[in-house]
Amino acid sequence: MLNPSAAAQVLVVAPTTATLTDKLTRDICALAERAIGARGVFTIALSGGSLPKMLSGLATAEGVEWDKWHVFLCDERCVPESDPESSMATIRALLLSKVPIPASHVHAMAQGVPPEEAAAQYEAQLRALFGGDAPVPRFDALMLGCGPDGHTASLFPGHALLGERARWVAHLTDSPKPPPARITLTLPVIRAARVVAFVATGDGKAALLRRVFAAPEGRGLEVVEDAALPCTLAKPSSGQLVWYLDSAAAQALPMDVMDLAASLHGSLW
Ligand SMILES: O=C1O[C@H](COP(=O)(O)O)[C@@H](O)[C@H](O)[C@H]1O
Repeated sequence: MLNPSAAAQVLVVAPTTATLTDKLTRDICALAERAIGARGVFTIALSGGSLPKMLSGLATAEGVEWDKWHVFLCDERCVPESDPESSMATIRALLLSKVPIPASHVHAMAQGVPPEEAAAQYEAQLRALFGGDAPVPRFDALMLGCGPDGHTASLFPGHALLGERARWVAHLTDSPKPPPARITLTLPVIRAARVVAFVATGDGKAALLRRVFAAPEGRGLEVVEDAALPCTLAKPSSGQLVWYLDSAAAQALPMDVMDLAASLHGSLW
């Protein structure tokens, strides 16, 4: 019998985006409580796109020790926060402006400097918090999205940054999805996280998810790494991988995969 809290890979399928938001709220609160109990802080990095809206339930969650949270970005578009494309602006509007998190615990990427410099500055921020000698930072949780092309954070199919092994944070100026200039966490950082959680909703993600969960029958929820789909490369090496889907996004998944979905009740941690 599946024990989701112990499984390395977990699938959650909710009937609606509202029920998925509730589940995410419960799970993230439980994970934060566990991290704070163990290490005194909760380090989480968030993505942009459709994700921030799915996290809006956290704004009204009870008992959250916001002063122990440190919020980072998985990636950011190189635009000012006044631009609607800014991921941090969306995250602030939907969540951070509504909760008592200290301003110094919100780690935005620099604006108004060249992308290369913004990436170097963000890596320096991570080194200051996680320890400069660490081979790689270990986030408690990374909340990722995925585009229909399989990109995650700002790691795109076929892009040279998929091979980056030394830097924690990198920049690109040729993103196939606008805007072209972006900053992103690299795969070594993503793979080092304790929990990597993907959130995907809507019909537009169904075909991609069919490809992500393409392991031969009998191999359960295994996500087979496929260089053409960067989201499949974002697997934690010794942590947990969780895919949170609504039923529209999950509609093309094989039945044997759907049968392994975790319960929506309670929390994973
Ligand atoms: O451009 C981006 O896209 C991905 C996926 O966005 P979604 O709207 O399809 O969920 C997002 O995760 C990433 O942070 C963002 O920069």
